Amino acid sequence: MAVELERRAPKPEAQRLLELIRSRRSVGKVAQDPPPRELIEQVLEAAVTAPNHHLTQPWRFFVIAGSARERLGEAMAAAESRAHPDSPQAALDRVRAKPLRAPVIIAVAVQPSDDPRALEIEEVEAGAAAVQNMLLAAHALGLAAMWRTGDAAYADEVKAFLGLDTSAHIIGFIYLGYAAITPPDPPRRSAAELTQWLGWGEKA
Ligand SMILES: Cc1cc2nc3c(=O)[nH]c(=O)nc-3n(C[C@H](O)[C@H](O)[C@H](O)COP(=O)(O)O)c2cc1C
Repeated sequence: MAVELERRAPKPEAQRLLELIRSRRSVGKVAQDPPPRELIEQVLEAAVTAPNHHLTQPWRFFVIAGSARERLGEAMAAAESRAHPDSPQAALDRVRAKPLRAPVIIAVAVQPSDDPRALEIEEVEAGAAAVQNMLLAAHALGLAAMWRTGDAAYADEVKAFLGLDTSAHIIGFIYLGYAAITPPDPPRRSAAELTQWLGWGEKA
């Protein structure tokens, strides 16, 4: 009887968790003071609890702070210059400065497993689940976060900077810091509008 009740009852913390999920926002502007390392570690610990098929744990993380942000910017500018050889210097400078927008960036990569059962799309899906865990953990810990990609995420120069093989996927640069703005709620279609219920309510 006790087990049955426990199985049916929502967890006491459910509403707080749902409220955290609802209130998470991408925050595009953060202060330059770096968050304590313990908080970054907790964000990373949340990442590695994400679901992953065949337990391949395909995610890899790179915490980029201080002058490493400048080196990332150089790699990004090199990629931009190769892709667009006619880019004016000002455009390259803008790309080079992008990583300086936050005190800490966690680059999240997926290195697809060589396990023959593993599908590459599922490896990337697991990586995305890890990123969502990170965004929610950051939000719960009082940090602002922004998942960014752009051309740099797909550039071999940037993979090389991180020591990644070209077979790896950079699935995001998670910019982290303390919020400097309150972003507006983006418009969203409701779940009801996007969901079809098939066979719901039929007798089991
Ligand atoms: C795979 C992925 C890549 C993203 N890349 C960028 C990006 O390069 N620049 C950006 O401003 N936002 C980026 N975002 C964040 C979205 O713009 C943001 O999630 C969306 O506007 C909804 O806002 P919210 O996160 O506050 O709900 C990315 C999100 C995802 C899932």
